[in-house]
Amino acid sequence: MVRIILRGCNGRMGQEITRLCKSDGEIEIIAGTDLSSRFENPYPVYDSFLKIEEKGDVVVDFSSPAGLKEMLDYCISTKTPLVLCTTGLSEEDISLVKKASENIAILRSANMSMGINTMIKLIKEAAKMLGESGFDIEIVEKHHNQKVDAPSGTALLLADSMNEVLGGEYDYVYDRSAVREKRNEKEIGISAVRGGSIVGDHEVIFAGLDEVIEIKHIAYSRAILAKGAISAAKFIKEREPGLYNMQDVLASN
Ligand SMILES: NC(=O)C1=CN([C@@H]2O[C@H](COP(=O)(O)OP(=O)(O)OC[C@H]3O[C@@H](n4cnc5c(N)ncnc54)[C@H](OP(=O)(O)O)[C@@H]3O)[C@@H](O)[C@H]2O)C=CC1
Ligand SMILES: O=C(O)C1=N[C@H](C(=O)O)C[C@H](O)C1
Repeated sequence: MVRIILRGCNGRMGQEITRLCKSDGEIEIIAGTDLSSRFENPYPVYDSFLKIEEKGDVVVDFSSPAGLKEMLDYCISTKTPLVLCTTGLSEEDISLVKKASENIAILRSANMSMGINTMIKLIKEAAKMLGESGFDIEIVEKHHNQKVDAPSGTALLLADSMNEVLGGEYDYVYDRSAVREKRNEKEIGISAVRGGSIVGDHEVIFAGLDEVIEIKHIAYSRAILAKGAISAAKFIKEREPGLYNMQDVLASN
């Protein structure tokens, strides 16, 4: 049994995880934290980590970058591994996470779905072949109108994974309206669309001379993301300190 503390338990993802955990005999939410109290939950909910009385096996976080340090301090002082799913982290936040992972196991991923994590392998392979052959790379992501960060963490994850196999030589261009020059061949354009209830679409476009390859993932529900987070919590429970990602979870199955 994995006993989790769920940060952001009253959000869209927090409630999806709460729903799925009810029918999973291997995982139990023992406490949640949230700024709002808009839902009744079968576990106590606190507005701060400082008030949590229970000791959990893993903290799962789907909330906001605000208060990240308080959560990391809690995880370090209680030696609790962390599954960090929140996106929109700053460079400074990411440094804090790396530092904390010297003391505890942290699994950080901007996308917990099996589909996106499989797509990462495909686009790395494609980028190696097509990037070197002069194909331009663009990413288009679409999300619901309540999302606060742009571009999505997943779009950045996709860009980083391709850039890694391309020797880290590519710059990211987010807003072409500010640029009055032709596109550079060593850039990845990233465009964000926001509207309605779109759960999350990510498309990588490899555009060459007279031919285009598009690799696209569409999330039709948040269940795919919640399931991945639950698998990640089970995976991270007994791990040594360090930084892990969803590729590690997939490789362990
Ligand atoms: N890695 C992945 O696969 C995925 C990541 N995400 C990311 O997870 C995050 C949450 O997404 P989503 O559930 O849609 O967002 P929501 O806004 O629906 O939920 C976030 C919840 O966290 C609460 N919250 C905000 N700050 C804190 C804090 N400091 N401590 C405790 N609770 C807090 C919010 O309260 P209030 O509303 O009162 O502010 C809200 O209830 C986003 O960063 C999103 O990008 C989302 C889906 C998948
Ligand atoms: O905020 C969301 O909803 C999502 N956020 C993640 C991201 O920023 O990539 C993952 C998913 O696409 C949904």
